[in-house]
Amino acid sequence: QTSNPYGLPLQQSIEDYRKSVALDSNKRMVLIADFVPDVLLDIKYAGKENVFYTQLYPRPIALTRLPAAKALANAQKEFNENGVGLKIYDGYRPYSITVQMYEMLPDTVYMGLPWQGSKHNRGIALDLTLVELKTGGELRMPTPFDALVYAAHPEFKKLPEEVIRNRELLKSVMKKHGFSVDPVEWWHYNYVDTSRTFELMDIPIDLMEREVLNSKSQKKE
Ligand SMILES: C[C@@H](N)C(=O)N[C@H](C)C(=O)O
Ligand SMILES: [Zn+2]
Repeated sequence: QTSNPYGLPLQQSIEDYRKSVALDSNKRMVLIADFVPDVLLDIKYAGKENVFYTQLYPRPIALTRLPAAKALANAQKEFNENGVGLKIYDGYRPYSITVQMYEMLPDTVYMGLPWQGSKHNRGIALDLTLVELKTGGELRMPTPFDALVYAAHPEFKKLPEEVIRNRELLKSVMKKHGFSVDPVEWWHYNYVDTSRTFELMDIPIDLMEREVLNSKSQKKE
């Protein structure tokens, strides 16, 4: 582990990551799509259509820690029983991307703070919404993703009934399966695990994807 200007401990190499996984296999990073059947991916930071008007990832990659992926699979099962499914906007996000985001948009309410790090950097935060199973169309939610407004708060009430119903379905099923909603962003969920600390990581997302794919193919051999 190495430090950054804020003195935060960061995992910056695959070797450091491998060491922590060797000590606790629940820290393994996985592809969300490998665990959550029929999940849709719309990784906003892999293109320019996002709040920063900037492409931050080389391609759409959605990764999270193993227990978060398993919990999300359980949530997906219950959503599917209600005729809806999950669409993922973001998962693991390297620490230096959080720093870059804050430099572009220095907002202390809605942005991950470089001096704290984000749960996305720990691989346990997910940005997501719901889609109709039949059409794949997004359910009406209070705001678009990354709208930095009061209406994005998950308790905001001045909304059409249908929108509240959709948001509350998302909240209740996610909570039941081990996630807590961010206090200011209806789309942001943290996987809650009080038994271990998931380290902050600054490993490029494509490098992490390669690691995940390599360990998958080694398991098959
Ligand atoms: C940038 C936004 N999508 C986000 O994820 N904000 C939270 C607070 C975070 O960075 O952890
Ligand atoms: Zn988020």
